[in-house]
Amino acid sequence: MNTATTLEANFDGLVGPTHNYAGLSFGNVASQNNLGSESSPRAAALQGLAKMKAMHDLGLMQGVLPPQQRPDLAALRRLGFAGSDAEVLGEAARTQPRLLGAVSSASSMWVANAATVSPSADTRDGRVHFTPANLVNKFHRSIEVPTTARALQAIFPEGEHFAHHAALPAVDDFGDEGAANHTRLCAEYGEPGLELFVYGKDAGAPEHGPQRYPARHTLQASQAVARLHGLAPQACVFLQQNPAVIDQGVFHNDVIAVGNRNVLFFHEQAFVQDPRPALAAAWQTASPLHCIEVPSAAVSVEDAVSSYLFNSQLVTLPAGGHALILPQECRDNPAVWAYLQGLLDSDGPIEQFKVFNLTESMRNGGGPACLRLRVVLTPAQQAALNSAALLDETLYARLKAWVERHYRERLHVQDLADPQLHQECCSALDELTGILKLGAIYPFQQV
Ligand SMILES: N=C(N)NCCC[C@H](NC(=O)CCC(=O)O)C(=O)O
Repeated sequence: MNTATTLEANFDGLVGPTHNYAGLSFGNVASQNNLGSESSPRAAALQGLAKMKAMHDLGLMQGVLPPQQRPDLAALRRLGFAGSDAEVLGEAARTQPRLLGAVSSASSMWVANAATVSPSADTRDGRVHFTPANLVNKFHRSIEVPTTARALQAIFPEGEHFAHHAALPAVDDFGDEGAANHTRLCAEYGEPGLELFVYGKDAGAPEHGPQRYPARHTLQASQAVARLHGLAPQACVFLQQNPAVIDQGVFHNDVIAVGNRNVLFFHEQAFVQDPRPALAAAWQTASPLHCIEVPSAAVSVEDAVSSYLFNSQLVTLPAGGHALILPQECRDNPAVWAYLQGLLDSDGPIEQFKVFNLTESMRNGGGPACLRLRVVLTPAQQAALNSAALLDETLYARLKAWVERHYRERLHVQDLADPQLHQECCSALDELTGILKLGAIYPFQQV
């Protein structure tokens, strides 16, 4: 890996030991459809690690973000459950099983929702800025914020190189789903770029938002993050996502569009208006900006939602050229696969793709792009981060063995009440903070 230049690292969320299908996300059709299915926490974590390893083997910088302490007993106690851990779990299982599911979710694996990240080339103070997403639209996601903030600070220490903001106010007007609704476009990673913020509704005009499913991210949240990060207004573009596609299950922009450097790959119906004029106005460099629009005639919105074509990662390989990192559901969809063959045959910037089995995550509405948080890093910033969180052959082997030692092969939602599962999770995470040198980031470690 060439660490002498500014590059874009992917930090993937490690799937946690309680990964399960609790049907928690109204508006996310995969989540709704797989309620109550059996999950395999071990398979899910190993699938995610395999993708991380493959990206490392492609010569790309790859990091790891830790899972969270689940079930979150403190959240249950804040809601009035009392007694021992076993009593709290037992009462919640008996009286509020859906709530137990919500405090037991491994949803922190989808770290595209962990924060919004602005590279130092774009920010007024020349540091990398992080704002953890408040994820207020879904209770089970909203409880991730404190641990996410601590994990990000343990990997990217606040100071000369990295700046960490508090999450936005936890109210619907400032609903913030993080990098899933943010795309940074540039000629080269180390050069100033434009930052595209995509919102589901203007909190001041909800009637122009989606009517069936919720808009989880607001214009007001995007504008606040742009201000906090010290971005030049002329380098920011704010576009509304097409409410009609949100109402068909496109609950984040990264389910219908993905960008990398000077390429934006998006579905014809992704935005309320054609994004090209606004992007062209903010594109400050001589090199071309490639907008690859996929017509509904080739790939329907339904196909986009079932295959997660646009939730692929779009990366620049060390040898140059763009590659799509696809979920295997794209290969299983004839219309999508035919489109992709045509894309390869065209002489466009996307030159190859790689297919991965991420079925455990996909069955909860999380594809390759959901599982990663992109962080552009200069050589100095690469040297300043906690390198124990960077994946190499050694860390991959250690994490694989750690998963095989601590994770269950099968899990049902009724297993969530098992106090033994909570103990397994805590001992696994205690060991993990040693492996990744994170310090005591979990509540159970702070007693
Ligand atoms: N598209 C991006 N960037 N992230 C995908 C997040 C999926 C996640 N699913 C869930 O949280 C389902 C959990 C459950 O139902 O068990 C969500 O809806 O927030």
